[in-house]
Amino acid sequence: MEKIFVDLGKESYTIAIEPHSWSGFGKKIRALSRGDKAAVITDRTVDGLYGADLEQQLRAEGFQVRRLVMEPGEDHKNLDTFGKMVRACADFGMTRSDLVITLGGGVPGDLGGFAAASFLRGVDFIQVPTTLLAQIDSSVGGKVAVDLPEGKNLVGAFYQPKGVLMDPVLLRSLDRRYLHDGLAEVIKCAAFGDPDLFAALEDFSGDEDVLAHAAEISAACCRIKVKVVEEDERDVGARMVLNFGHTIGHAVERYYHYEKYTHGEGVAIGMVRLTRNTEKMGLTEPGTADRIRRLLQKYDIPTEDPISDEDVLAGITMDKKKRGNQITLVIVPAIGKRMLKKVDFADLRPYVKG
Ligand SMILES: NC(=O)c1ccc[n+]([C@@H]2O[C@H](COP(=O)([O-])OP(=O)(O)OC[C@H]3O[C@@H](n4cnc5c(N)ncnc54)[C@H](O)[C@@H]3O)[C@@H](O)[C@H]2O)c1
Ligand SMILES: O=C(O)C(=O)C[C@@H](O)[C@H](O)[C@H](O)COP(=O)(O)O
Ligand SMILES: [Zn+2]
Repeated sequence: MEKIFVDLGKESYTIAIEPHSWSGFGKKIRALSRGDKAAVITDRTVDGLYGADLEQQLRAEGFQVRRLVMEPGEDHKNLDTFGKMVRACADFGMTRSDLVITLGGGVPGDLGGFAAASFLRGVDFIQVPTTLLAQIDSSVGGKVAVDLPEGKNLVGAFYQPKGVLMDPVLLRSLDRRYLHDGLAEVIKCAAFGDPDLFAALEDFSGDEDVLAHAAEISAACCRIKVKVVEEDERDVGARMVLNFGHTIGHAVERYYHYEKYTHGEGVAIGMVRLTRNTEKMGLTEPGTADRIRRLLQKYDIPTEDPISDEDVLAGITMDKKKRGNQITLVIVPAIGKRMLKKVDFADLRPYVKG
């Protein structure tokens, strides 16, 4: 078992990564909560696969359980679903000593975490991530949110879970598209923070290799993420590096109403478009954009979209790295390196052009 401690003072917690640990999750959750009631926030697909089993495990530990099930997909990570979830928590009669468990990918994780942060002004929650993306990124670090038509994750909070429980074996039921979606964020992490992981992904023969090494991949990405979150929990500096590819990526996701691309696909398009431009500007070593593009394409992840420069710029106006009329861009000068650069919004076009 791999245990990674997230050192955030009173908000500290442990990420436990262990293949075949699923059947022990009920006991692990009981060790983290003395609550009477557990609300499991999940989506319909994940509920069908794992919901009843988790409920049984939790009941065996003495919890009263209610499964609160949303429709799957980014286009449901919104205020409407959030409203339904917090009302369902009220209907369940939860008190401040009770528990929310988010079971699923980043969508129920972000939305359920925000429900936990808001209901009664905060009840404990535990992340049980079941996608690669959620195991390597979204379940860690306490960013919880929902989307608005105006932009991604525009309503949310920083609210840390009490623990994160991962069983990489659960990834075996994922559709290929979502395995690849998570790989886009793995490639993001490797691009700015782990050249050895980047090279390993280049050497893998394909999906089977990724699944066979899922525990190591999650541990590598979580370690990188934990380090920056510990340094800058509130995203005012160092943490912004985790947003590589997201400035353009979020604009692309929003432009297509969160329906055309998964989050990882948007990030992939964003990483390649930005890095091609920073190469032309002499900020990135020649060949870097192509190396990122080739690795993404190896896993069938889209790297191009015809969205116009104007539409990208319009989508970036609500980016959370914007302060006044300046925005911080995350640039990869070479694989394994990172740079934050403040740019006037008026000078942004050459960085985002297609
Ligand atoms: N909070 C953060 O730090 C952070 C970081 C990265 C991404 N995110 C957010 O995460 C979201 C994307 O997460 P995602 O890619 O996990 O999407 P998701 O939650 O929509 O999951 C993708 C699909 O996989 C299905 N699924 C989940 N687990 C499964 C399993 N084990 N077997 C079979 N099917 C399964 C789901 O039903 C869904 O259809 C975005 O909203 C993004 O903004 C947040
Ligand atoms: O945890 C972070 O910080 C990240 O930026 C991780 C990203 O992969 C993730 O998509 C995050 O939700 C983006 O945050 P936002 O502040 O740009 O909405
Ligand atoms: Zn992301």
